[in-house]
Amino acid sequence: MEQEKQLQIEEAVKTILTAIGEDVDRDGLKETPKRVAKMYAEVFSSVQEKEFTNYKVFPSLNEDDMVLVKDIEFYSMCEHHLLPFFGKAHVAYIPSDHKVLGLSKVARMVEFCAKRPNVQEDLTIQIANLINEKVKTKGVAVSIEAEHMCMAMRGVKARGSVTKTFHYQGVFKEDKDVKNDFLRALD
Ligand SMILES: Nc1nc2c(ncn2[C@@H]2O[C@H](COP(=O)(O)OP(=O)(O)OP(=O)(O)O)[C@@H](O)[C@H]2O)c(=O)[nH]1
Ligand SMILES: [Zn+2]
Repeated sequence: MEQEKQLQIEEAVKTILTAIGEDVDRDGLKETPKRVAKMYAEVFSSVQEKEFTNYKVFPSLNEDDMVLVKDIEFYSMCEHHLLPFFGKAHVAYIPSDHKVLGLSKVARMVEFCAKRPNVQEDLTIQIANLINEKVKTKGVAVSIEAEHMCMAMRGVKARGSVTKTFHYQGVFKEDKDVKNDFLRALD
């Protein structure tokens, strides 16, 4: 992130701290605006970095068998409260034209989509769209299970509640058996 933008965040953090009644000059808070600016640059990096480029596609014997990368841990920030929501993403696709993605790239795609303010439903769809953008598939399925800090540490205080979201494209949407294979593989 550019220096100027970092300074803007630092000023904003100072304003918030002052507004909640804190003394921004006390020792413990002196470095905080700078740290928060650095943290936002990291956890929101995909807002500026629009294009996902770190992926590789390989030839494979696999023509139409499901590939599922399960339990991909992620951290994101809810766009309503700017508090974390985090959990696991499960991403499956069915290759087309004997082409498969490098497995780590699936996890990298989840991370990329997570690094912006978001709602869980949209994150689920963005991951599926990104897979389809980078490799030709017969279908993609994404499920996310996550806990939202905005529901746990404030407001309704529904601690431990888990939100599950699902999104299907292609054969996962059209064929119930394929969708059920995916759901069974998540158990
Ligand atoms: N659908 C969806 N809602 C979310 C997500 N993250 C947070 N929310 C919800 O966003 C809503 C915002 O509601 P508001 O009434 O505008 O805000 P609020 O007064 O802080 O709401 P409470 O959390 O109920 O106290 C809340 O119901 C949150 O639970 C998400 O990923 N998906
Ligand atoms: Zn929230």
